[in-house]
Amino acid sequence: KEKVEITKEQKALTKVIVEAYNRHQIPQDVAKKLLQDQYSVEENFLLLTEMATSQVQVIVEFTKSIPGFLSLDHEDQIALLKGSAVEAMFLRSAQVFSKKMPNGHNGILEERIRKSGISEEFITPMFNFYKSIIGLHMSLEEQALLTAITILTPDRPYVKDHQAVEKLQEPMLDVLRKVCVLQHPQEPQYFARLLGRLTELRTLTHYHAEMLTSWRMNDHKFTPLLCEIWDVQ
Ligand SMILES: O=C(NC1CCCCC1)[C@H](C1CCCCC1)n1c(-c2ccc(-n3cccn3)nc2)nc2cc(F)c(F)cc21
Repeated sequence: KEKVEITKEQKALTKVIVEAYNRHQIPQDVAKKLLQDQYSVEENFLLLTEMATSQVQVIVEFTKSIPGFLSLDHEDQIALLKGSAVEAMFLRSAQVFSKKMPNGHNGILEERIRKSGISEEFITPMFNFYKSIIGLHMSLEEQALLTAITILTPDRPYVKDHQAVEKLQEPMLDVLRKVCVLQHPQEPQYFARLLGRLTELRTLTHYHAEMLTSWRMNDHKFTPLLCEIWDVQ
């Protein structure tokens, strides 16, 4: 039986990442908003663009707290943020969806999202991903580390110094592997399943631009920041 030991450095790294992850919560709770009222497709689209815009800013602050990130080449920093923004948004949406709520609220939330204006064909893959995240029962450490690992993906488009990004991502992968073994001792394959979700996340991201332009309304407006980050308009 392999004795898994988290070193002092790895504990410190996890603490920094979890604190940064907690610090950068979405300002107002979007789930609560969606449960409060039913919105029109236009209002929902506006809510999505507002939430996504604020989340991009939140992700930038979170990423700046990742040790070593700010020492990367500046253009690579932008390439990593641009390349992971949509994945980080869907990952965060899945984590919001996986939060246990009072009886029936999860059902109402799912209903509101299904009717929000997203076109039918994307609803199933999106909820399949959300439900696969729920099934993992991720701890806060795993969520924070997985988000950092997603951002520090070396093979994003336009990243020049792959090596430098790998050097930052590897220690995260090492500590996440150990955290998974310690927190899910009965599931030796848990770490592999967790990383497998990132593959499913990439396919969801593949639909992203189409999901936006097919939102059931005309004249989709985006904030300037989203035009930068999302390949739209
Ligand atoms: O606000 C949301 N997500 C934010 C984004 C930032 C970080 C926090 C969450 C939306 C929301 C905007 C209003 C209508 C209804 C959906 N949301 C989404 C979602 C739905 C579709 C899309 N996209 C469609 C095309 C491209 N993306 N993105 C996110 N999933 C959600 C799951 C929740 F539990 C949930 F509560 C909301 C969720």
